[in-house]
Amino acid sequence: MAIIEVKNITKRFGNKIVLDNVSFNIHKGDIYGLIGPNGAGKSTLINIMTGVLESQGGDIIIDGFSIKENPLEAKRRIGLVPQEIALMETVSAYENLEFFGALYHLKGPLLKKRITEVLELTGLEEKRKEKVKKFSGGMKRRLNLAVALLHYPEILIMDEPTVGIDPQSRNHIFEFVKNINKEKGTTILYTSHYMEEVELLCNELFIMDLGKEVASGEKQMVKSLAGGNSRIQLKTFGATRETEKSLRELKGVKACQIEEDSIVLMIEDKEFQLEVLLKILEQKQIKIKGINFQEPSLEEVFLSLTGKSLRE
Ligand SMILES: Nc1ncnc2c1ncn2[C@@H]1O[C@H](COP(=O)(O)OP(=O)(O)OP(=O)(O)O)[C@@H](O)[C@H]1O
Repeated sequence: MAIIEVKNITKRFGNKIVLDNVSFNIHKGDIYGLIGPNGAGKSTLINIMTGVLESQGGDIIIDGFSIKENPLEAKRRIGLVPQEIALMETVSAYENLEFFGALYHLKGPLLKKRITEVLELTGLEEKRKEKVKKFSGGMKRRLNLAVALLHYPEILIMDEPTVGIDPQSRNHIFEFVKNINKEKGTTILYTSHYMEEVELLCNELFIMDLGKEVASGEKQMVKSLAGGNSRIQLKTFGATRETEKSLRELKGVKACQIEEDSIVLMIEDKEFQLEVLLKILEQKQIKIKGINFQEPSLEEVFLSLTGKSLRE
């Protein structure tokens, strides 16, 4: 069942079209990746989804409630972890949670219980009395996440949650996303321009560029759109520049590189013949110790569909 239905969303700033007829469905329990380079329109779409901005066309239905017609019911189901950290610096983590809890109309023992739970979920129990200004960027992000969880949202929207944080906090956020999804069944919408994160976490995705859909659907299916290219790594010893040159000339080989103890080939699946490669290596008396096929990364998928790299 779709818990979020994005229906034909169009958004213009002045005469610039920032979202052009964007549609997709997120199902209950998904970890859904919304990806695209800077300026693709991800934050604008999230702002429309959370009622901060209005779209000119289309609607977003959250658990059956339209963000246009029934914004309170729609927003009640969402916890947002914004890209910009929104916390009070001069008071403690606990006091921040009390303040934001009150905004969700939580009070008394219930608020206390929720604060204890979200501090535990984000690994900040020991830091609860510390002032936020003393927190690292990663800890601030985790506290931002704790705030978003106070009202037990069914849907958690995370806008670039790992930008500018240390590896430890990043891992913590990854583990947290996986756990809350598995144990509480929370649906997650995760936006990022870091492909490896989306690759690791998400089962479904929507790739966008310049306000438009590039590809969407189940991760493996999206990957298969990369034009049937794969990467082969052969563990060998003794390959030379001359070997590299002759392998490059083989049918279906798009690129070849000799590394210290391996040969790496980018191949076009349809054209490439493994037997021919093996024969050549045998003739050259190059022994193969291992062979490893890898599917294309999402980075390569984006490149093959748009001709552009995702990185700035
Ligand atoms: N308030 C605004 N007025 C005018 N243009 C805007 C406004 N907000 C965003 N834009 C433009 O809309 C486009 C999409 O921006 P948006 O922030 O949604 O992209 P993004 O995919 O979230 O990128 P990033 O990862 O950098 O946040 C950009 O070209 C941006 O300059």
